[in-house]
Amino acid sequence: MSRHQDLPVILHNNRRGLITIEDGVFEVLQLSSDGRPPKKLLSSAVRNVLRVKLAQSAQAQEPGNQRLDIHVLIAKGRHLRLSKLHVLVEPINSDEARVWVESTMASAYGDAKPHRRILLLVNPVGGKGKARSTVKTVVLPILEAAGCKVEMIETTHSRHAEEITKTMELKYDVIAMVSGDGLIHEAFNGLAARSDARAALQIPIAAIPAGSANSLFLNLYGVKDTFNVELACLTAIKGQPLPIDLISVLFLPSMKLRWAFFSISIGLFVDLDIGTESLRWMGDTRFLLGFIKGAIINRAHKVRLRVKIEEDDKISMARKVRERLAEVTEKVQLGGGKDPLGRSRSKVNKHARDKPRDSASNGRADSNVNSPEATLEQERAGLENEVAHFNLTSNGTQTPKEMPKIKPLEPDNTWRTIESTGASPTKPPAVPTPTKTNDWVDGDGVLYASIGNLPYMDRDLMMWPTALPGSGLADMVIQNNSSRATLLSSINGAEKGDHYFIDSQHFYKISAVTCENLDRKNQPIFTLDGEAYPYDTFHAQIHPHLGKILSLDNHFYITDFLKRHHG
Ligand SMILES: Nc1ncnc2c1ncn2[C@@H]1O[C@H](COP(=O)(O)OP(=O)(O)OP(=O)(O)O)[C@@H](O)[C@H]1O
Repeated sequence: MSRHQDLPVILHNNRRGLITIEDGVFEVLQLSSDGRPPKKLLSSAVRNVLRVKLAQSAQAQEPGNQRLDIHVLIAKGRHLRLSKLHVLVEPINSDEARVWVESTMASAYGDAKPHRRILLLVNPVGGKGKARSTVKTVVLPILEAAGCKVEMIETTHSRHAEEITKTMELKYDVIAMVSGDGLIHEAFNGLAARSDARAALQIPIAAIPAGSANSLFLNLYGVKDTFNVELACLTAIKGQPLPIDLISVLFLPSMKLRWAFFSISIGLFVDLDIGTESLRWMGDTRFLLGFIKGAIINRAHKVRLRVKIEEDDKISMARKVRERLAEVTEKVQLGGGKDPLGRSRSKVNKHARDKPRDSASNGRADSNVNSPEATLEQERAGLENEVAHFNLTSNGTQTPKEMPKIKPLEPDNTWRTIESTGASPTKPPAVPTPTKTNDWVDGDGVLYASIGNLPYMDRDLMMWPTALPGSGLADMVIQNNSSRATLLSSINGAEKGDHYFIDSQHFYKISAVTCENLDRKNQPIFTLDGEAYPYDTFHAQIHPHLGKILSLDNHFYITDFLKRHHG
């Protein structure tokens, strides 16, 4: 089938126009009567088309022109701007217009259902406290322009989002959160605590960044788009569900169960996050200040960890992930143009554009990714499917049919014990040579330990550079106590994951861990997804594909760290 669809229209200035869709690009052209080439009035990736709709008209009685409404997001720099256009369709073209509207919506939405029913939860106090105005000026106008049915609730207190998701009717296509990671954490906990948790967790969560770190959104679209609210809205409107691993955290002896969707931290990173709450006005810069303060205090943490390590050679971990990614990318032959907004075109598309048009056919684009006629979106979809299954583990990534039964873990002697008694750092500064071994030295103190299943913690820190979302394993980093100079120097390049190769940072791929707090008085809290919890003994386990989030690309952001070839 051809990808090409034209519709003759009359423009707002009464000039003749043509709306074309070709190779994933939607354009409005003004035609000239003197043989000059058409003038391009609007151009956008077809994925950014929110809605095309013929206005109701009593055409039988009133044989006039019919109005066609076009709502589209237009790329402006990194951002998308909502544009609403009205043109007229002459009666002679009205049958064609009806077919065109249908096929344009099909091209614009692919497998996604248009006019989604969205539960919109808004945290007015997250991040710099701008969620309310963002909703009014950006989020609602875009969602409404796409014809979504939105039910909005502003959270009034901590855990409000959890209460809502725990008791709501399962009637929504999407739960969208205008917040940081805190509300997302609450939503997963609310859904997972229900008696129908398995069904509830099928409703995908969409992040609309209005918090401080916005880690989930950052990990989907990268540093430059961390605060791209319009891109987030587009994701809520037509993103596809992407499975995400959840981590069960069972507290002992209370047997209370919580869930994390991306991180568990003990030690310095707790002080960094929770200790800087009063600096929310700074946005995510507060985390950097918190780290510097923590490095200067340099207090060793008292803890006993028992870790089920699946891989312990960090050099090999990095090599494997990179090689696997290179293999996947090569196979799909992306050919450039990796922009999530479709803001650039690939050479492969140029080839397709040069082919003669087939205006007789109006259907959806060909689905053959390897065909030279494949559109940019299709090429991306090809990569997406591969990367979505980009997985190096033997754990398997089957979506579970039932909720796992969470019981206390029983570590055996294959698990690694890491015990830190809190001795103050006595080591000389680490020699900056590439490490050959990642082995934990018994007797070393722990400054912090963080478990994560997505690479970025915040924009300044790619904490777990080799994390593979959806792989059924999490990455654990443990920093042993080192000199202040070593700690402070680890900030350099941390946004690119450069710290990964520092000797004093130990990285493991793990499937489970138990953690015993050896100093509850002085270490009262730890964090799950950046949210503070009383720091009791806990047992944590990774569960593949238990939750769902929305993503336009059907995979998480592929960082430069992963793209770098291993020498
Ligand atoms: N109306 C409210 N008043 C006080 N706290 C609230 C309210 N609504 C939600 N909260 C709490 O605000 C906290 C922070 O939320 P959120 O994650 O949205 O922002 P953030 O912490 O700045 O961002 P990030 O988690 O990305 O760093 C959460 O613990 C949430 O429970």
